[in-house]
Amino acid sequence: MTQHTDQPDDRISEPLASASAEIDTKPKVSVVIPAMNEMRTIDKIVHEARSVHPLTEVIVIDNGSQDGTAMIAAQAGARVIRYAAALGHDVGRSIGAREARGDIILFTDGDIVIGANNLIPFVEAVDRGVDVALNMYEGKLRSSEITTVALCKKVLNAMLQRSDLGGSSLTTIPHAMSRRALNIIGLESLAVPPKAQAIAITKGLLVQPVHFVDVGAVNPKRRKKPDPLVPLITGDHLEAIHWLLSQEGPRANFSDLGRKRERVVD
Ligand SMILES: O=c1ccn([C@@H]2O[C@H](COP(=O)(O)OP(=O)(O)O)[C@@H](O)[C@H]2O)c(=O)[nH]1
Ligand SMILES: O=C(O)[C@@H](COP(=O)(O)O)O[C@H]1O[C@H](CO)[C@@H](O)[C@H](O)[C@H]1O
Repeated sequence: MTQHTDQPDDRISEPLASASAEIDTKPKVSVVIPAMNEMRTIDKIVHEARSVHPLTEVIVIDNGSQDGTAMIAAQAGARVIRYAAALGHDVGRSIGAREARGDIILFTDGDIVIGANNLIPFVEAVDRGVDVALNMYEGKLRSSEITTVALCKKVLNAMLQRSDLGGSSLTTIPHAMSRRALNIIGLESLAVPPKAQAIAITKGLLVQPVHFVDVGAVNPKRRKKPDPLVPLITGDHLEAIHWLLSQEGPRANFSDLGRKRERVVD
């Protein structure tokens, strides 16, 4: 069922017949799925998402699709929010989180079918007190195939004094967070996942990798070279560092071991 609100005109408000009446009782879990032209996978993804908990709502943010994704998602039982134009990567996460009514918000993509058995550990972790439950997937860190994206994730965690997180990141799905974490991180920052991670850690939330899902192996998009997501994700990490320095100062609590800079004379 499409949410009706007075949104900018590119939001489509005609109703879509949903296979499941919106659950009246407040959901425990909200699953947020941004989707653009994902007709081949969205029904299976919605089906798995609905199975993570008895009180679950699934929110698909359909944007810029030309392939019937919205109709298929609605028929699979999702609440569908539709935008005529593409929103760009991760903006759908913010919009879905804004509409979410659950105590626990689980995020996944519309192109990778992940079984409920591999989604439930993220929900269970938040239910037992983790604020931000991350995927243990770190990307390619072996020296023979190391990627810029994997390095960015690892370095940001080190700058946040959380090297224990390795390359685990809010960039990577699936992940889940508590309502408290969502409120502290803020909706807008969810659209820049590494910045959301910097905020969560700096504000003292309990951020933990909880389960391994090898999304790198199953991600269907073999993107053209150069991969357009590399500059996007690299820039996201620079935004995260910019935020960190704005909060913690130019060295973000890393000592310069008492350099006597004042001794430098022209
Ligand atoms: O403008 C966009 C671009 C992507 N997506 C969705 O965001 C998710 C991740 O996109 P993609 O698979 O391209 O990124 P990857 O997972 O390969 O990094 C997918 O569900 C896309 O359908 C979207 O909703 N709007
Ligand atoms: O997990 C990741 O690091 C990236 C890229 O994954 P792969 O290069 O396909 O292993 O995929 C994520 O990043 C995108 C940009 O932030 C998000 O839009 C995707 O939801 C997420 O899968």
